[in-house]
Amino acid sequence: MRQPAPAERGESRNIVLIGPMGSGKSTVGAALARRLHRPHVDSDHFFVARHGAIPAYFSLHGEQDFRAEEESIVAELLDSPRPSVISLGGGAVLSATTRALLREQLVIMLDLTEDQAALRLGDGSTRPILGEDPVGSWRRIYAEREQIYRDCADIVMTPDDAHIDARVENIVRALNHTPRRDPNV
Ligand SMILES: Nc1ncnc2c1ncn2[C@@H]1O[C@H](COP(=O)(O)OP(=O)(O)O)[C@@H](O)[C@H]1O
Ligand SMILES: O=C(O)C1=C[C@@H](OP(=O)(O)O)[C@@H](O)[C@H](O)C1
Ligand SMILES: [Mg+2]
Repeated sequence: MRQPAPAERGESRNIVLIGPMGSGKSTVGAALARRLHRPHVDSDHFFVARHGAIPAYFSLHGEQDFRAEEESIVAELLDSPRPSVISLGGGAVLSATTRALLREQLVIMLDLTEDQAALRLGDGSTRPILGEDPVGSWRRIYAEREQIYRDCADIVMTPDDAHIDARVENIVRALNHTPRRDPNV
């Protein structure tokens, strides 16, 4: 087994992945957790385990109820007993409560280009917020949220062509260049 990455040493905060839909929060998050020997949790997976599929929930209850439930799931997950890698849904940062909690975490924004989004989102059917025009909606939502992601992030991973494992190594390198937080502060 590989030794824990140096990024792991002395970092007791959760590593939280935020960013636009398709940026790899779920996929890269799982691989990063394996790399760092940390547990991985994904707020959308918790949501689905509790409430069933997200598109069906949106149809029945609407986005507002989804956001309220998402906010409470994220709070539970951030209160994890062990430092974990936590992948959030792309809209989780819309909650001011969540943004306040993120100040205590090590937050990484994963970014991607519109071309990458077009390739990765497919017909958009698993993400009800994208509606009938997935790429057009993605572009509009990206513009609305980009600054929020940047304001929440300790590290911004700019778009690149790295596939999942290479993206993980790029994140580990970025973590190694990020100062540990002084535990006395
Ligand atoms: N760095 C990457 N290179 C290639 N494909 C990727 C990369 N990151 C994610 N993907 C693919 O893009 C799709 C969306 O990724 P996902 O992890 O669900 O994103 P998010 O959770 O941010 O919406 C998945 O099919 C995933 O395999
Ligand atoms: O950006 C959003 O508003 C959403 C993103 C999705 O997660 P991913 O960002 O993991 O695709 C999921 O939470 C839901 O469909 C809403
Ligand atoms: Mg996801």
